[in-house]
Formats: sequence, structure tokens, C-alpha cells
Amino acid sequence: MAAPVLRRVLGRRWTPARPWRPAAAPGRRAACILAALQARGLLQTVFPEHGSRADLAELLAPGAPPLTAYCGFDPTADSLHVGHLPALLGLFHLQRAGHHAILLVGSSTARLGDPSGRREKRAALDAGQLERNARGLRAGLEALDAGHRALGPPGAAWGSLRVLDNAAWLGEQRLLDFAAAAGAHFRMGALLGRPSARERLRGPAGMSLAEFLYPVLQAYDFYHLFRTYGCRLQLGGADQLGNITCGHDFVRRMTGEDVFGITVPLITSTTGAKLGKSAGNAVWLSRERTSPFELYQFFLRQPDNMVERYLKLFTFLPLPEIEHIMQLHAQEPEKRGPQKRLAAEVTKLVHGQEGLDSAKRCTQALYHSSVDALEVMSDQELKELFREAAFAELVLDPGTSVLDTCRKANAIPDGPRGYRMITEGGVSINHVPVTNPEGVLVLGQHILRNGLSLLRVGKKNVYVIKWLQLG
Ligand SMILES: Nc1ncnc2c1ncn2[C@@H]1O[C@H](COP(=O)(O)OP(=O)(O)OP(=O)(O)O)[C@@H](O)[C@H]1O
Ligand SMILES: N[C@@H](Cc1ccc(O)cc1)C(=O)O
Repeated sequence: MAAPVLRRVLGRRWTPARPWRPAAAPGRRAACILAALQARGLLQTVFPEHGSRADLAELLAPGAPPLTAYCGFDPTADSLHVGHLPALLGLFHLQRAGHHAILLVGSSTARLGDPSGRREKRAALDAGQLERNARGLRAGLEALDAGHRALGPPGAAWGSLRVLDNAAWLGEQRLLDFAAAAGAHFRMGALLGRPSARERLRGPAGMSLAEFLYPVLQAYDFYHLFRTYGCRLQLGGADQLGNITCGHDFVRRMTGEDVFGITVPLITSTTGAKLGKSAGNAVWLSRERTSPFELYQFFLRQPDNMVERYLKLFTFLPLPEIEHIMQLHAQEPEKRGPQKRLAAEVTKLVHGQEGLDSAKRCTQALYHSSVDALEVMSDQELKELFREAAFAELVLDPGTSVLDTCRKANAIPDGPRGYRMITEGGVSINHVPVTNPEGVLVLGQHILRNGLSLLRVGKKNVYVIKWLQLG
């Protein structure tokens, strides 16, 4: 016979939690990190609102022993993306307040595929791809940890951070043992009542057993991390509330202890779609997929009505400083001060000072036609900057003319039409128009010190030329 507490939990159906409101009481509670997260717009829901012995606000109150919190990321791609940042920033803020963070790579959960918020099942990944993705994700999480630490004062008394992979414990489970031991504590009614299950079961695609079991594995992670590391808090995007609730119930049932969940708001695109892999609109954090320049430009493009929210969500700038930045913006909106600060802060967190310098160099070269900036750019930066551009390696013969260069790079059509494109001013090299097709290329003018030329034909077609055998 289940104990009364257990019976209550076993019998409970899934109900959506209400958005979290800070406690009215002033003093210790008001100073709690939860209130700080709330003020930055990082709190959508706290679940449950009240524990059986303590509330989350009490566990996180200043002076309370450090708490351990985690967030999981399935390696369904080899890189993190901007949508992952709010949950990560939430963990980093907790770390700054002295708490410990666990970043979990879900190599085992990714094999089932999380059905939360999805109309269709995820495409299956083969073992090799999964392993490569997991490696990329782990490297991304570690790099972000390093980027975050570099922002803080040396020797800051922050909590610890570790990166784990759930394959370490889920990968070893034997089906029968797991089904008998853990499976006995999950109620079908509660699992079937979850919104993601209900919607999928009603729809034409239905739901596979693998997907149906997904929350069970995520719940087991929470239980494992609670038992092994004393982890009492799970963070995730708003779409994770059902999975987090499931984990909470499981840990309560297995241990009788209080654990909690925090969801962060979902970042959406201008069309309202969740920014991420599924919608195909991800802005990646790995340099191979999205360069520091592109990341910088993404934040620089944010409209005025979003920028204050994003400064609070995506940076560690103190709130009074953000207020000041916004006041200056009201006086000189054309300077786009908040957008520039936002872009700089996020790029520095993700790609370090070197990445930020690169992003600024690329911005100068592309939008301010700066030859100085072009001249100091590396091949990698140029390729990143002109991802859509053709990259040609050409041998510089003596007397190579503008026309030869355009032809060898396949930048203009053969015959008189191509010739006319030059004479009519449609071609520039290193941002300077070249109207004489017979003009010979000059080192230091048409060919930069780094052995590169940037050839532009019309408004859109850009060719990066690397000259070989310059001597
Ligand atoms: N756009 C977003 N805004 C806020 N949180 C997000 C966003 N995208 C993902 N997250 C959160 O990041 C964590 C890890 O997400 P995960 O990588 O497993 O899936 P995902 O990026 O949501 O994938 P998909 O886009 O394919 O659904 C989850 O807590 C998820 O809710
Ligand atoms: N289910 C989460 C990822 C995750 C995996 C394992 C966990 O224990 C926690 C979270 C997502 O898809 O976004």
C-alpha cells in the first residue's frame, strides 16, 4: 500500500503550472536569486510552487547551502544555438550566486527523440552521427563555460560546473531491470495526460513507444543526478515543463524529497516560431556553422522593441546599467547603442574577445568599406564573411589585368558584355570601382598585403581571390 504522500502523487494528473510571481514578503526573500532571475525575464514557471518541506526560494536564499541545478541538451545537432542560451544563462546566474551547475548532454535520450512541442517524430540519427553531435555539443558547452568564466573577475567565488552525458548511466540500463524498477513508479494516466502526448495521440501521426517513453528517461536523469550529486533543480525551456514535472514526481516518489523545476521563456523568431533546430531557423553558437560576425549581426539587427528584453536575458550587465543604456538610446536612437552592446556582449560570451574583434573587423570591412579591415583579415575570416561568395585561388602572372582577373574568377560573362560591365562601373576591387578593363593589378592596391582581393560585380556577387605565388 502506497504511503499517503505517494498516493497523492501517483494519482495526480498533469496540470499546467501558473507563471511564477515573486513572494510579496521583503527582506531575505526579495534578495533571492529567483527574484533576480525574474527581474531579468528569465523565469517563466517555477514548479512546484511549494515543496512539502521547503520552497525553492528558501533553498536559494542568500546564506543557504549551495544547491545543484541542471539542464539537458539532446545532441540532435553538433552545435548549441541561441535558443539554448536563456537556460544556460539561468544556470550561469545561479553559479554566480554560489550554486553548482550540471550541463547534461543527452546522448541516450536523443536516441528516443523528445516529442515535446512537436507534431511529428524526429528523424532517427545513426550511431556515428549521434557520437559526432555529442562531441560537438560537449565542446560547445565547455567553450561556453570557459567564455563565461573569462567574463568574471579572476578567482570569483562561483559555484562549480560539470558537463555530463546521460549515456554514462542510461546506456548501461538493462531493459527488464529498468522496466521493473523504474517503470513500476510511472503511472500511465499521468503520462497519457501530458499535453504533448495528448496532442500527438489525437493527430494522424500518432506516437511511437520510444517517444512515449522519453519523459521516463529524462525523469530518471533527474533522479540519478539527485542521488549522485544532490541535484534539486532542473532548468529548461517552457516546452520542457511536462518532462520536468514528470521528473519531479518520480524523484518525490522514489525518495520523498523535494526537487524543483524552472522554465525559461522560449525565444522566437519574428514569425513567432521557436528559434531552434526543428523550425530550421537556428542561429548556431559553433563558429563552423555561424561565424562570430553572423552572430554579432543577428543581435545587431534586433528591433528596438526587443532589445531591452534581450539585454536582460542574454547578458550579465547589471539592470541599472541596462536602464542607463536604454535612457541614452531614447535620446539618440539612430546610434543603436543597445543593439551594439547586446551584440558585443553575446559575441564575447560565445566566441571570446578574439571572436568579438573578428566580428567588428568583418563589420567594418563589409558595411564601412574599410580596406584597412580587409587587409588584416585571415583567410578564415574572409571565408566566414563572404560565406555566399565564391572563393578562387589564382596564380598572378605578370601583367594580369582587371579583365583577366574577372574572367579567371568566372565573375563576368565572356565577350563584349563582360567588358562593358567593367567600363560601365559595375565592378570594384577592394571596394574601389575599376572601370579600365586593361588596367594592370597593383600590389598594395588591388592585391592586399595578405595576398587577397575582394572582387565585387554588381551589388550582390562577391568573389574572394587568393593570389598564389606572390613571392
Ligand atoms: N528557442 C528556445 N528558447 C528557449 N529555450 C530553448 C529554445 N530552444 C531550445 N530551448 C531549450 O534548450 C534545451 C535543450 O533543447 P534541445 O537542444 O534538446 O532541443 P531543441 O533545440 O529545443 O530542439 P528542437 O529545436 O529540435 O526542438 C531545452 O530546455 C529547450 O527547451
Ligand atoms: N528533453 C530535452 C533535453 C534533455 C535531455 C535529458 C535531460 O535529463 C534533460 C533534458 C530537450 O529535448 O530539449
